[in-house]
Amino acid sequence: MTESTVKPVPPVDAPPVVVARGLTKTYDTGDNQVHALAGVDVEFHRGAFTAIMGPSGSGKSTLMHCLAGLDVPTGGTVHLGRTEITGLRDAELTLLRRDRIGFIFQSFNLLPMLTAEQNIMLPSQIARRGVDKQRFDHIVDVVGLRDRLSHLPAKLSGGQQQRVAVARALLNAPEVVYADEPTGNLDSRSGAEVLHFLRDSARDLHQTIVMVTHDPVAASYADRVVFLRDGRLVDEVTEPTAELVSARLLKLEEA
Ligand SMILES: Nc1ncnc2c1ncn2[C@@H]1O[C@H](COP(=O)(O)OP(=O)(O)OP(=O)(O)O)[C@@H](O)[C@H]1O
Repeated sequence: MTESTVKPVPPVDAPPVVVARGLTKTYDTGDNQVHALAGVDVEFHRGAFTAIMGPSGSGKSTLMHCLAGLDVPTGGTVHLGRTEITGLRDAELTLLRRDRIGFIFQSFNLLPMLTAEQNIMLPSQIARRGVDKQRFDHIVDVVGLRDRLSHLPAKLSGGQQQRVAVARALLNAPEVVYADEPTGNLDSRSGAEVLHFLRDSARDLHQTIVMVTHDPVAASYADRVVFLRDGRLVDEVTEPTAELVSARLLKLEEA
């Protein structure tokens, strides 16, 4: 895939893939209550690459965890497609995360005793799901791992390990991929590569991606940046540049 690839337009009237309404998360710390999320309404459309930003403690991780069914909100709803995930039991959530969501973490989370190929295939094998060989080949080529498939993670650079994690997250064409600081452990060149793959997979494969990041340069790869402060969505930028994102962030940190 190249920069010049024309972005096929997903149907504009399609309902959003993920919808959160009135999302709250309150922690009782004994003496007082922390409102990590204080009423968040947000939606994410198919093929959109969205970055979530905000000052430290603004609720970014809490929001992502509630959207992904990794944490249970105190109030409000989250829908993934037609499924209301708030209200599902633990076992149902486990299956939903396995079958319908892709995850990319800062620390790669690869199994050290498995090769790159085995790591990429693992979620499909656990789910006893057949692997689409054509999609596997396409994704492996896109992330440039063809000649590294038989390597163990220890023999790969950080950037290559994260590319394995990206391929693993994309293989099953999940309805949404959540990326938590995916470039936090990478040098800027490897980080840029991973961000290019994420952007291309949104544009070319209509993959919906939601990424938490502290880095305005990383956020500038997204189509849209939403900003949190004190558990509320307070700002939004489309077609972001790193400069614009930095300026908005600074404004929020000063406020
Ligand atoms: N288990 C918990 N118990 C009490 N308070 C919590 C807990 N988890 C998070 N918080 C509080 O909720 C608020 C939001 O935290 P969260 O980690 O979502 O913010 P963040 O924007 O991801 O922060 P950072 O950028 O520093 O990672 C913070 O005030 C945090 O201290």
